[in-house]
Parts: sequence; structure tokens; C-alpha cells
Amino acid sequence: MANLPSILLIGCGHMGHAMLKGWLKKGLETSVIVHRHTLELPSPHQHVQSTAEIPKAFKPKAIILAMKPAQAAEIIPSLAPWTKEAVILSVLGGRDLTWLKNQFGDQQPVVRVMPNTPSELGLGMTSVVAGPTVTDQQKQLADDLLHAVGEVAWLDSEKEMDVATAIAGCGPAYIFLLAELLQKVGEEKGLSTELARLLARQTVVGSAALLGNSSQESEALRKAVATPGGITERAVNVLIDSKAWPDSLSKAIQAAADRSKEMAS
Ligand SMILES: NC(=O)C1=CN([C@@H]2O[C@H](COP(=O)(O)OP(=O)(O)OC[C@H]3O[C@@H](n4cnc5c(N)ncnc54)[C@H](O)[C@@H]3O)[C@@H](O)[C@H]2O)C=CC1
Ligand SMILES: O=C(O)[C@@H]1CCC=N1
Repeated sequence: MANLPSILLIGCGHMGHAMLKGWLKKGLETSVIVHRHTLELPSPHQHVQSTAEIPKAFKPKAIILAMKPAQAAEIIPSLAPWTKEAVILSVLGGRDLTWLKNQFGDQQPVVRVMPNTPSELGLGMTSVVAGPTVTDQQKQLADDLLHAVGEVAWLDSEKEMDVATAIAGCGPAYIFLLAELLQKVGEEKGLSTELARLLARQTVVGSAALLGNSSQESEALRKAVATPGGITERAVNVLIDSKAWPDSLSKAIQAAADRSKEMAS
């Protein structure tokens, strides 16, 4: 793969750092990273603690906004010296293209991006929608950067972004919660913490890898475990009851999508 373009990354916390780790592995050309805390970076990448310290001569092809949404309005005006020749990739949860246009002005090319933390391993899932002034070349640049850290879905409409966020942006938290709960129930049922932790973690890890390496639907993989009249079927019958997982997951996704929509303004 050709080197990835030069980037200016604003915010290098959980999400920014996950993407940066993925990009560094894939040959990121040059970057300046704004992060308030210490950060070890290989040369020629540069770490600064505030936007005031970004070298004036630096010409990033893309500026990635990965700070908290509440910090964004305060930081964005200080980025003016670097925005002219760059496309903005906004990772900000909930902040929509209209909000971004109001911050940067009508003409600034802006792409709204919703990645997730498995990007760190190149196993991310990123949903993307481009603003009206983004050129085909800039779309390609965004696509190259995001494909370097996993799968990319270009949405047909920005309306899809709230649910896409609720499923994939937030999704790793649901999977980790499942691992947490499996461990907790194991402990409650008398297993040692060490054994319950191992059983829960390796089951989630192994199942995700199996799904990722299989051409079968998740339903088929599930049915391959649940022998008719056997043991798994008893548990699946409890979980699949319409009032159990189908209902709670639907409510959970709706709650997250509603919050994403709420954060647009
Ligand atoms: N954590 C996740 O799984 C995901 C997060 N996001 C989005 O990513 C963004 C960041 O979230 P997290 O990484 O979880 O937050 P975080 O709190 O871990 O990171 C925030 C970063 O912003 C930096 N920052 C704070 N004030 C700053 C300032 N004045 N100038 C420059 N940088 C400053 C901090 O140093 C830190 O690097 C949010 O907008 C969130 O909606 C999107 C998808 C997934
Ligand atoms: O929880 C949040 O607000 C961010 C957006 C998606 C994942 N984390």
C-alpha cells in the first residue's frame, strides 16, 4: 500500500489513539498530533500539546477531529491556518454536517466519520458521509485512510448515521459488556474469578474470530452450536424471547441513536 497522506490529528484519546496506532502500522507519511498528555511517537511524527504549537509550515492533507464533541467549538477556530488545503474528517459523535458547516463555513470540505476502537488492530468499522464540497480526490483520500484501519461503509444518506453510530460506533461496548456479564454470572454460579474470566473472554474472542473468518450468517453459526433438544437451546430460548434480547437491544440502539441525533445541535 502507498504511504498514507499527512494528517493533523486533534485529540488522541481512546478513539484518536486507536486510529493513530492503526495508521502508524500502515505507513502514515507525516503527522502532527495534538494531545494534552505525554505521547511516544516515532519520527517524523510530531506531538504538540495545543493547537498554538502546530508548526505553521505544516500542510496536512487531512485534519482529523477526535476531541470530545463539547470541546470542538472552542478548538475549531484555532485550526484556520491549516484548513485551506485540507479535508476535515470529523469523528465527533453526533455533530452533523450542518453543525460542521456552521463551524468551518460553506466551502470547507468536511467528511463525517464514525469509527470504532477495533480500528487499533485494523479491524475497525467506520461509517462515512461526505459534505457537498468534498472532491472525488478527497473522498478517495478519506477512503484510503479509513480502509487502512478496517472496513468502511459510505452511507447513502446522513440520516443513517445515528443508527450506524448506535450499532457500530458504540457496538464494541455492548460486546465488552457481554464479556463482563458472562464473567459475572460465572462467578455468581460458583466459578473462581480466574476461571470465569478466562471462559468469558476466550469465548467472545473465539466467536468473533470465527464469525470474521466464516462466510456463514451469524444465525447459522448460532444454530451450529445449539443442538436441537440439547443444552444451548435452553439458554437461547430464554435470550431470543421477544421480551428479552430482541426488545432490550432494540431499545438500547434506539436510545443511543436518539442521543446521537440530540447531540447534532
Ligand atoms: N471512544 C470511542 O469508542 C469513540 C469515540 N468517538 C468520538 O471520538 C471523540 C473522542 O472520544 P474519546 O477518544 O473517547 O475521548 P477522550 O477523552 O479519550 O479523548 C479526547 C482527546 O481530546 C484531547 N483534547 C482535549 N482538549 C483539547 C484541546 N483543547 N486541544 C486539543 N486536544 C484536546 C485530549 O487530550 C484527548 O486526546 C468524541 O468526539 C467521540 O464522540 C467516535 C467513535 C467511537
Ligand atoms: O459514546 C460516545 O458518545 C462515542 C460515540 C460512539 C462511541 N463513543
